[in-house]
Amino acid sequence: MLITLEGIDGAGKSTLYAGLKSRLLDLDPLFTREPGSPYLGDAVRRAIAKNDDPLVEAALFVADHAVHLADVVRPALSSGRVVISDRYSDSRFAYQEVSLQNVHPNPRQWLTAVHEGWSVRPDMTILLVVPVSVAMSRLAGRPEQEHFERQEFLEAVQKNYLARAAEDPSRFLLVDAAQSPETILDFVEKSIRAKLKRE
Ligand SMILES: Nc1ncnc2c1ncn2[C@@H]1O[C@H](COP(=O)(O)OP(=O)(O)O)[C@@H](O)[C@H]1O
Ligand SMILES: Cc1cn([C@H]2C[C@H](O)[C@@H](COP(=O)(O)OP(=O)(O)O)O2)c(=O)[nH]c1=O
Repeated sequence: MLITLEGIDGAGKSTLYAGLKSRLLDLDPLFTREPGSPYLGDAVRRAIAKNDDPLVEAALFVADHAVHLADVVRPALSSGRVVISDRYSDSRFAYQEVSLQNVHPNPRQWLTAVHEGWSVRPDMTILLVVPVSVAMSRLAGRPEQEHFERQEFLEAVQKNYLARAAEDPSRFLLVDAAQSPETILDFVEKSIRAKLKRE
């Protein structure tokens, strides 16, 4: 079972991830994340920090995903473990569809083509949804782009996430991420346990 956590920056993914680590001990899940694969993760982080060319960035995110799948996700799934990943392919479809807009004629087609045929589809994707203004106020202090540029970008990213969720409602669990961390954690824990019971 592959479970992924998605949402815009500041939605609360890292907070939920840490909470699930302490709540799901009995299931012994493998906790992992993207970007951050063995040996490539650092290159991706450097590219993000440097605000690299969007195509370079996108290609690195895909390469990071390939290493992550081969070295971390597939081995764990093969041995029967539950895998919980903080970000996964939906991050590409949400973020790169926006960042590639001015450098590629059809970002969605490119993204679909580079993932098709080899990637593993998540069984369950938890999408934390929060107004961009709330997410941005939570991020105050993190070094970021110009405020309005970032707000516009995150609005577009969230729109892409919601469109993907609408296309695949049986995979996505939408969570109102403006609630308290404890309420979110209770709800998500319950939903994961229910999903595991059903499968
Ligand atoms: N449900 C919540 N309500 C209020 N603040 C939150 C909530 N979840 C996270 N935060 C705070 O918002 C900031 C960003 O959260 P984080 O989990 O790092 O988000 P993400 O990993 O999605 O970027 C952190 O300071 C965190 O403590
Ligand atoms: C995995 C992934 C992340 N990203 C972006 C989202 C974040 O802005 C940035 C770093 O991700 P991350 O470290 O998860 O940041 P955060 O905890 O703030 O959400 O990389 C993409 O644009 N595409 C991707 O495929």
